[in-house]
Amino acid sequence: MSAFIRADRINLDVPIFLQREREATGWGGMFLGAAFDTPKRSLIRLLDDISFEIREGDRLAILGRNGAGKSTLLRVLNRVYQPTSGELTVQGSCQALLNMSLGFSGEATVRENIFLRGIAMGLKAAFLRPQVESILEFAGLEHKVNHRLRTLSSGQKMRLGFAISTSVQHDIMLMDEWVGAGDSEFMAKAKERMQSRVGGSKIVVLASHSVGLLRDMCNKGIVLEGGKLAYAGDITSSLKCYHGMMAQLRANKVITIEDAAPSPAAQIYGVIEEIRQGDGDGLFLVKGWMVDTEGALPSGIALEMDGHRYVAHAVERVRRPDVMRHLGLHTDECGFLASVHVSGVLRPSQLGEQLRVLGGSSSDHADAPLRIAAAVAATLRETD
Ligand SMILES: Nc1ncnc2c1ncn2[C@@H]1O[C@H](COP(=O)(O)OP(=O)(O)OP(=O)(O)O)[C@@H](O)[C@H]1O
Repeated sequence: MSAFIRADRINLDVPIFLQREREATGWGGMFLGAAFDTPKRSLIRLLDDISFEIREGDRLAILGRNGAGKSTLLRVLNRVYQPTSGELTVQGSCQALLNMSLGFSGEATVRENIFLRGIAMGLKAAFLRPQVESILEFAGLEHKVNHRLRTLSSGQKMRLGFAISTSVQHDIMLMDEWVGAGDSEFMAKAKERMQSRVGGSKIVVLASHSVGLLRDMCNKGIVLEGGKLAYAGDITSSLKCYHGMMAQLRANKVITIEDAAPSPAAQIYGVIEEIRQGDGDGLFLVKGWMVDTEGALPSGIALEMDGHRYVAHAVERVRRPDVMRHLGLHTDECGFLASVHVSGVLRPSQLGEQLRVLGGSSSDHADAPLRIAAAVAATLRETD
């Protein structure tokens, strides 16, 4: 069965209770106000007329500033909130990494909480029983199995929540901002498991402010503003829209939904995946991919080192169907292999970790810094 999510004109209204502004300054007046002045109930709209569709294979980024409605939308997709109106169809089993303490009870033991949380996630006790040991082992809490949950540290509770939530592979994965309360050893384990779960999911929906993470992981995006859908499209144009909105905010402008459409200036981005020595002194081969936000294919590369600029004398196009699929491009010719001569330098490590690789429409106009992959950065850091 294929997985998909379809939201059709979803609205979400929630009740809020507001207390009248109190004027009393004496303790007697305050006491009476607090005791008899009942709060006024009203409804506010948290999500307003949201429509989008996500199909199998999609990785959707939810973008927007603080309070835009990202977590609320994830909760609606996870059925924590029922939309007030509109129609939501979610086909496929859902795994939500939203609230790590969902279903936990402080008075119950760690073992009991595995069942409580698992059942809150819709898993059966018979399924959970054989999983208990591996969940405890992953969380590093074997020695706490019969302790009450409230005696655990907040990091330990987070580890337990994460271990239970990710113990099963689901079709759809909903994730809020990366939960980072563990120590470095646990975070390394957690990252590995997350990558495997994301890889095994048919659909991933991720709300985050981490642009690099979203760009690397997602192929589609939606931008929310004030609970409304400001933009929906591929990840490139969605990020552009988001950056445009943030720039307006920094300039103290009031954002309207109409303003949120991406600005016409194209931006170039890409990744450097390899830098190796070529045949000849000072010749380097630089491999990677780059695109611009208008979907055009830039073809210029330059290296910048110690204030000097070394322009690529040849840039060969390389087919990259993986990047095309990931970013939803119309062509796969976004990869490149550039030859650059840097006089007096023999090995990549001598280029140094301050090296910047710049992309542009032509090598003479290359001024957009491209991201250097971790493995390449490590090579540049190597000492001879
Ligand atoms: N249960 C609720 N009752 C009243 N208001 C709420 C409720 N839940 C969320 N809100 C409000 O809805 C708005 C959107 O909140 P939400 O948590 O979805 O934002 P967000 O985009 O995830 O923000 P952030 O980037 O800060 O995490 C906020 O103004 C928040 O105060």
